[in-house]
Amino acid sequence: MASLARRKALSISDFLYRGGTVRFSALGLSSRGFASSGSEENDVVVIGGGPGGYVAAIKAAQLGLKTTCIEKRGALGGTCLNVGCIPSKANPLSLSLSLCLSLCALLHSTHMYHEAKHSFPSHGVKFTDVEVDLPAMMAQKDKAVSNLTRGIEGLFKKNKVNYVKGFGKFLSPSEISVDTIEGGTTVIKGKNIIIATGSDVKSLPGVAIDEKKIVSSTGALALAEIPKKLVVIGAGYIGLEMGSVWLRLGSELTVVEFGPNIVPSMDFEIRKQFQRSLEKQGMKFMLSTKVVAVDTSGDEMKLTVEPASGGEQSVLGADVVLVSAGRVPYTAGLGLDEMGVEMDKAGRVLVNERFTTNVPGVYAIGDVIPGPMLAHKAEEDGVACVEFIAGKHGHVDYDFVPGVVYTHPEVASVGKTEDQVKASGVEYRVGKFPLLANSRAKAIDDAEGLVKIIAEKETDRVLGVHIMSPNAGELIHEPALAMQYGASSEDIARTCHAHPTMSEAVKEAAMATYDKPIHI
Ligand SMILES: Cc1cc2nc3c(=O)[nH]c(=O)nc-3n(C[C@H](O)[C@H](O)[C@H](O)COP(=O)(O)OP(=O)(O)OC[C@H]3O[C@@H](n4cnc5c(N)ncnc54)[C@H](O)[C@@H]3O)c2cc1C
Ligand SMILES: NC(=O)c1ccc[n+]([C@@H]2O[C@H](COP(=O)([O-])OP(=O)(O)OC[C@H]3O[C@@H](n4cnc5c(N)ncnc54)[C@H](O)[C@@H]3O)[C@@H](O)[C@H]2O)c1
Repeated sequence: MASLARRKALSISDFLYRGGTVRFSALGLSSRGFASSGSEENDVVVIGGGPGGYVAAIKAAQLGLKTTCIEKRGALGGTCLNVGCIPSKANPLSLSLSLCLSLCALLHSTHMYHEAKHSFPSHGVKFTDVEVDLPAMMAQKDKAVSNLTRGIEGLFKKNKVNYVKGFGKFLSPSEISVDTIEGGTTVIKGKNIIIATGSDVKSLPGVAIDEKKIVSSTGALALAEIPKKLVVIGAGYIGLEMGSVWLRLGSELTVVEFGPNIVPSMDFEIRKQFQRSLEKQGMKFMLSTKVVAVDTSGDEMKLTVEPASGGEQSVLGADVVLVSAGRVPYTAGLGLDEMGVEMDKAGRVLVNERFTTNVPGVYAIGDVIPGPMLAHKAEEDGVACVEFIAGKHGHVDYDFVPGVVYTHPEVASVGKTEDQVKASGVEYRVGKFPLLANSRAKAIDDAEGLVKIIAEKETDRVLGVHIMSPNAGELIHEPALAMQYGASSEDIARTCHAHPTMSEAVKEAAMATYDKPIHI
């Protein structure tokens, strides 16, 4: 029955991917079969070589499917990893720098500088001078990224994934025309086509990005000078991470946020402490505020801002403006309208629980579909999608996708916020443990933050974990695994944790959830 249903175009409104609580584990048999090896037709063609696309391609090949991946940049890794290794004026996208990874590298380098300047003396390590060498910092970032990303092409070779460099466009549900980077056009045939074309920066009216003075994250990762005054539009992941980088290097930073809070998806209690910590570091926030115009005519740009609900305007000066007000799915030039592929108002490709669009044989994964725009989520989508195609079990659980803001301290979370649990009507208990009471955090004098655990009152099943601490992005995986296995807070609390570690704060917060902590 399932394969019969997939042979005709499905009404996506009946069979829509639901974004929230989904557990993809149905047994799936591809209705399209596989090409025998040596056939010119591919079993799987992936359009886009980002974390979603390249992982899907490798997994498909590992499952014995003849696979081709098409990528237009000339480098694999997508938004997350891509290094512009074929610089060319004709193809500005090839100049784009790695985003996730570049940002990660710069966050680390600038954190080291900040530590050297502000924390080393209190640990008894003294310098006569510490200075920033921005070109060297950028070179280190590019080297780190290029070392990591070159490996993906190697993995393609190892797994026998055919790699086509060029821009793909649907001719039919099983044929993709590719304008290759070398020039010329080729047609790639596939029984199953996966759209993994990712996302692009969301532009704002009246704020034209030129990647020099008004930049997206791509431009902000490659500024030639440290801006004296930086204005960031949007207090989300990119705004706060990128803002931290330039703040640490000496920029005066103002973050203009349309909503009443920074990082709207964050638990309110953690967010309050997080904002206080960022303000202490020197970040200035203008919440419930919108930018209505930017005047770029003078040496210093003038931004006109006003309350989000309208009202008195004021003017902010800036040398550089970073636009980080979200990202939008990228499907330009793919030919999806002509194919009748259903998308929502935001331009996201709609898929069902098996990542199939309403056009049989056409799938979509990653940033281009609804769900969190995260690299690890795109990878999970990619693996599950090709497992379904190969007739196996695919599994992704969007309820347990961790999210991490890589500032200092980091903020990481998995599962529901307290507000979400409250809104669901479930009775719950909360356990908290401050880093100030954690011996490791105290020993290294880096004890800002807390662990907060929310568990169902009746069963003690953990519903959400929120951590603000150094390395919260690493600590979060213990709760993520626990939640994936349906653990209770007592399960976590009764697990022996090594001493002295910050993970002990997770154990103590779990003790505080079902009983009492020891160290406060
Ligand atoms: C500055 C920044 C930092 C980030 N940091 C993190 C982080 O720390 N952790 C995290 O989890 N996520 C992070 N993200 C989000 C993460 O980058 C995305 O969620 C992830 O890259 C999505 O993967 P994807 O494969 O769906 O799309 P993408 O990575 O966008 O890849 C899509 C690829 O498809 C190609 N393409 C598009 N159209 C075509 C076509 N027609 N033909 C051929 N190729 C095409 C594009 O060139 C691109 O390479 C960050 C994003 C940004 C912007
Ligand atoms: N560490 C990570 O995992 C990481 C890092 C960077 C990016 N990302 C991903 O990339 C995506 C895009 O990042 P982002 O920071 O651009 O988006 P975001 O959705 O995280 O934050 C955008 C912010 O901009 C605000 N905003 C929207 N319109 C505005 C306007 N007109 N004026 C002022 N503020 C406005 C929103 O209220 C929100 O707070 C994120 O959703 C995230 O999934 C992840």
